Amino acid sequence: MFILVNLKAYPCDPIEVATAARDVAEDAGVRIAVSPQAAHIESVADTGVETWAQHVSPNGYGSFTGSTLAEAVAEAGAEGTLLNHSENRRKLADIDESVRAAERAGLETCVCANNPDQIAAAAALQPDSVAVEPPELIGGDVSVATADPDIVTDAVAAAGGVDEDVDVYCGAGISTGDDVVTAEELGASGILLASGVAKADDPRAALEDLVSGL
Ligand SMILES: O=C(CO)COP(=O)(O)O
Repeated sequence: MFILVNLKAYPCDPIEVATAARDVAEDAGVRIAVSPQAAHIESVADTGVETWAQHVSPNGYGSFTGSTLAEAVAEAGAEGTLLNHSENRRKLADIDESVRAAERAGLETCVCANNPDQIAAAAALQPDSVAVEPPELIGGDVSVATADPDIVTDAVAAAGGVDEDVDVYCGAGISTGDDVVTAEELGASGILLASGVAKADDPRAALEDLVSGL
C-alpha cells in the first residue's frame, strides 16, 4: 500500500511531518509520500521523504504567470503530483495537459475524482494512478472504506475497465491502520489522507498507526 499524505494548506510543520514520514516509511518498509504546499517542496524533499506536488499547471515553459511548472517542482525535488483534487478541480482538457506536462518532467501522476464515472474518465487520460475521494467525506471522522465501501470497489472496477495499468487509491476520512487495511481489502493499492496526519497532535504516532496493519 502507498500512503500519500496531502498537507493541503493546513498550518502544520511540513518538516516535522516529512521527517516522521521518512522514518516510518523506512522502519515499516512501506511507501509513504508527503505532498506539501509548492513553496515547501524543496525543503520537504531535502529531508529524504518522497515528495509530491499538490498540482502542476498544464503549460510548459513560457509566459504563464502564476503557473506551477511541472519542470520547476521536479527540479525542487518532487517525484509525483496530484491533479484535479476535489479542492482544486480542473477542466478535463487541462487535466489531460497537466498529466502530459508532469510526464515530460518525469513526475508520477495521480488524478483525483469524486466517483467511479469520473474515475473512468480520469483513467482514460493514462495517469499512473487515480484516487476516488467522495467530497462529502473529506475532512470527516468516518473513513470512505467504512462509510461507502462500494465507491471504492466500483472505482477499482471502473479504472480496470479502462486501463488495467492504472493504480487506484482512495481517500477521505482515513485516519487509522484499520482504515488502511479495509481500503486494501476493497482493492485499493494506496490511500490519500490529510487531516489524520496534518491535524494530529503527534503526526509520527498517527503515521505509525496507519502502517501498523500492513
Ligand atoms: O482530501 C483528502 C486527501 O487528499 C482527504 O482528506 P482527509 O484525510 O482530511 O479526509
